[in-house]
Amino acid sequence: KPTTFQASTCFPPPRSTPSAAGARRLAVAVRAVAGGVRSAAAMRARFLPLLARQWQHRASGSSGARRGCCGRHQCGETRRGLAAAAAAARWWHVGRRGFVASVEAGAKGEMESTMKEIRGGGAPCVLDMDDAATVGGGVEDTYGEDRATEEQLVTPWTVSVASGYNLLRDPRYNKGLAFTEKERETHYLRGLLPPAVTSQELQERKIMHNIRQYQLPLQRYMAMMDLQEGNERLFYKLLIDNVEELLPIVYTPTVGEACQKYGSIFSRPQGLYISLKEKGKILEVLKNWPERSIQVIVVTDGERILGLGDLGCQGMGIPVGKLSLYTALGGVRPSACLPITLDVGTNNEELLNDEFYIGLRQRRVTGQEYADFLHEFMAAVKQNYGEKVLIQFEDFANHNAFDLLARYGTTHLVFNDDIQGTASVVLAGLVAALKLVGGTLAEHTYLFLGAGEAGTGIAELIALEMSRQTKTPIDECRKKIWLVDSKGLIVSTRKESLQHFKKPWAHEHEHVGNLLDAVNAIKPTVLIGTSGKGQTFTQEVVEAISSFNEMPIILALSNPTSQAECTAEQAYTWSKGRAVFATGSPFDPVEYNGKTHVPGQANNAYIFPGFGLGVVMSGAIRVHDDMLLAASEALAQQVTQENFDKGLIYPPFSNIRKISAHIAANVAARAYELGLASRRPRPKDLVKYAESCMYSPIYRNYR
Ligand SMILES: O=C([O-])CC(=O)C(=O)O
Ligand SMILES: [Mg+2]
Repeated sequence: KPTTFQASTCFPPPRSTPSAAGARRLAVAVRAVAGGVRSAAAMRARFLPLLARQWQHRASGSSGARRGCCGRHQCGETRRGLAAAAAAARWWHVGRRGFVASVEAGAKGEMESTMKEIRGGGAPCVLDMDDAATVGGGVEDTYGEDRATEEQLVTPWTVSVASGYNLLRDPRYNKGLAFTEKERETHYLRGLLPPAVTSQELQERKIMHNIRQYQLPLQRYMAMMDLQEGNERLFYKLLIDNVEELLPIVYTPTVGEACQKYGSIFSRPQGLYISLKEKGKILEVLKNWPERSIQVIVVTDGERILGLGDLGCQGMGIPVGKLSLYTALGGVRPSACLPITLDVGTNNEELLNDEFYIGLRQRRVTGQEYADFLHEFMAAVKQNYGEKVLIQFEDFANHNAFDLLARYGTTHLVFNDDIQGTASVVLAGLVAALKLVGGTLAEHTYLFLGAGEAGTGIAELIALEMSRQTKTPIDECRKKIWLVDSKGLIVSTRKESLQHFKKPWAHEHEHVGNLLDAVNAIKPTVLIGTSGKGQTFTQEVVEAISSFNEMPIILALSNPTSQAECTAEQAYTWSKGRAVFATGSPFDPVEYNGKTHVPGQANNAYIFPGFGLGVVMSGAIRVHDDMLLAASEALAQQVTQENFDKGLIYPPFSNIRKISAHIAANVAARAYELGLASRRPRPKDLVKYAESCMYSPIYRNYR
């Protein structure tokens, strides 16, 4: 278990902060002594005296000598060194490597203020002793074998060159019929393959042909999963080259059906299943995963899978699908991605009684037991993979999602896709929509149906951007935004009984019991559905908003398709072709009065792959709201006049890699500005750098 302790109890309070030069020396000292430190006491014992000696040495060799410093008593400079050490300790919670790198680059001032902002000023400074991944000399002890004492258990991982039959069974290296004659010769493949040698392009054509033969989306999904498990590069090549056709298969909406039936279609595990059975041993479980250089984890506890509810352990399809998109759309290497499902039980009776269910047959644990399990997981991830692994929370229920984000936002690199990713993509769509509809963000009035993660997350980011644009306090901006939940409009008289994340939206208004009445009372210009319930934007609702808006903006965001608040056809027909419309799941274009309307897909898939790439390529150590705004800005800038002409407020997915590179660059740029980026030096051209970091699925030649 990693050691967590309060800085204030371990170090004297800082008397001064180090100068830039002092900070650089400090960084060197930190690096010299930090390797292998495992406890608070050990850190104190090693860190301070060494640092003090270094400063004393310096002092006696220069100005200290002139002042007659004997090297034993602490001269002024040494005292300042100690104060600097204490200051460093206060910052220690940002992570040793992050701190060292940033301080080295002279970014200490920026980092200090940013971290202050992130932790809300005076929050206690929690020091997490993260992975002691390096031993003396800076050589990475990847598997922890050198660090381990004789009593500790290590995993006997071996690395070998694949050839022959094993090579064909290894999805990372298998190329099927595309192995060349020479490769077949040198890698003992003769006779294991039929004689034909084909190109990757031909293989691609063949698989697309086969996939199109399947009538049911679920069959296509299974074919794609088989391909991913058999030939990884071909899978990604296919997905990248046919993104618009295949996205609805490996992702929303088909992935939703796949999760519902996961027990029946399950053939091979594609990620880590960490259940309550592994309590107390989560770190060991992480070590069973063969890859060590993990950059992105997508984790779910399966309690709110899309708008489909509690699917327990079968929610695994979501992290697997999201991470496929991290690679295909954002270019993060597949080996750096780790899908995880935390099985804490399920309250889905149907699954509990399903003989094919793959999870624990018990009801969900809650309260302290849940919190402890999650805490063990979060600590183990940091201990095993270090400070800079991005942990994406996905499809947790409202009652946990907000708390997890708040709890771990200051100690880990965490991102909630449903709260923050959705917010970022919707804000981008709105900014683009204003070009069609006119007005500024602050001149519009927003009404949400659904006040959970997506609803309140989007509302908050809109308010934040509005506040930046108008230089008005955010509380004032929130007043332009109204939310309806299952009990009606959220108003101040309901404040006492509201969950904490809804309270900021309880404005002064009389009670309104349903959406239609709320539309008529508030007269919104923008209507956003995030309730997870289908067919709630009824004809009356759409007609009402269309009666007082020339071009109402209507976003039906709930997923999958069955849960969309209304269909594209309904939106265009009921608004008489005037709605600026987008949905969370894909819908086909609609002909209305001789004009073709193309609904955009306001799905977080536009944001998280590029956002994640930006985070990992800059070595960011924390996610900051400004980075979400940066992602949103970059996406909105990618919408072209040609897109607008079709009524689109998002660019097509066919350009997604280029879009992701721009998002990544903007996110990274903001991370550097905020002093949260640890990768130094900062690349000059961040878009080019993002592109150069992207995984390419083209086959490699084997010697
Ligand atoms: O997965 C999707 O399509 C979007 C999303 O995060 C959700 O609906 O929970
Ligand atoms: Mg989600």
